[in-house]
Amino acid sequence: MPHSESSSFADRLATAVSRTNSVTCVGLDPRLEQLPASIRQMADSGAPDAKAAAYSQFCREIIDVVKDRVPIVKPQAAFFEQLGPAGMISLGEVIRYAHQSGLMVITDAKRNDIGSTATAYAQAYLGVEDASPWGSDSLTVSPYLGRDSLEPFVDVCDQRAAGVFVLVKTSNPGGGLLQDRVTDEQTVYERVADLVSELNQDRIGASGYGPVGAVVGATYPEQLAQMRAAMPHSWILIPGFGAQGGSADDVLAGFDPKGSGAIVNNSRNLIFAYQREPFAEKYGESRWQDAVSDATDQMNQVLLQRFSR
Ligand SMILES: O=C(O)c1cc(=O)[nH]c(=O)n1[C@@H]1O[C@H](COP(=O)(O)O)[C@@H](O)[C@H]1O
Repeated sequence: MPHSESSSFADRLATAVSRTNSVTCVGLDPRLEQLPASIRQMADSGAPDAKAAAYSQFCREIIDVVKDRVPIVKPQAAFFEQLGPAGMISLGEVIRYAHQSGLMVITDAKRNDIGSTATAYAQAYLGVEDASPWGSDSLTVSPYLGRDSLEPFVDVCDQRAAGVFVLVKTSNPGGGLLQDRVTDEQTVYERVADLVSELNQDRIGASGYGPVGAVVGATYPEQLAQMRAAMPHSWILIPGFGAQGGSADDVLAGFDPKGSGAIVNNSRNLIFAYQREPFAEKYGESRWQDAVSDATDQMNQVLLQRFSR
């Protein structure tokens, strides 16, 4: 069932952020070798479907822990794809389970292609309930193929009240090789930000935000401030917090003056919190779910302290 205009992706996200009083996005990046032993043993046979069952179980348990603590989760498709067809079934289950648990979902698959193929990707991933087979609220997409490759995604966002996050300034150290290149007196990432704003025009909802969001890494705080100003109506997905070195101070500039308009992803440091201090000592492997809940609460707290929402 398509959503009504009053529940656009951007507005639903704003509501979910207010309801949970959290801007944390929990990244679901299951890595077999880091799973707690109780779950890892489900995959002892080494068969892909056994590994996929372990991933589903792990992600479901994380969802149970974080569902009232955060607005949104981001399953990383790569880890599921790595297992072949069984992994993709698991990804689908995880997306559905997150929705049933009241969480919004970004599927992180960084898709794109020529326009007609992009339409197929958009139809596959975007749209909750019965609108699409994957049933995701939103998808990460690459801008490399240009405007006509992004438009099909935006069309489907319009039809299904979905959203996209366009890679603008990524968190990895090598991203600048192409993104920081200057041409026509602006960097490539600045040009992509302009494109994001152009595509978002005339689509701004009651929350002040539109369906075309941007990815900007926590590892580039100066550019994050610049990108917040350049795309005032785009939700910004900020990865790179925690394991990649981004701090609460670094992500601050990604938010609007009301402390909204951005969500901060954390994958490894939340879902495998039981492996690092102080959680390792406090909970150990057997209470890994308590480590996830404590680490998520601490991240919420640390970010909340920086805003008065
Ligand atoms: O689109 C993303 O989410 C993304 C973009 C980016 O620039 N950098 C980045 O790390 N990511 C993703 O965000 C997650 C970061 O994971 P952690 O470093 O474990 O928090 C991974 O799933 C990455 O694929």
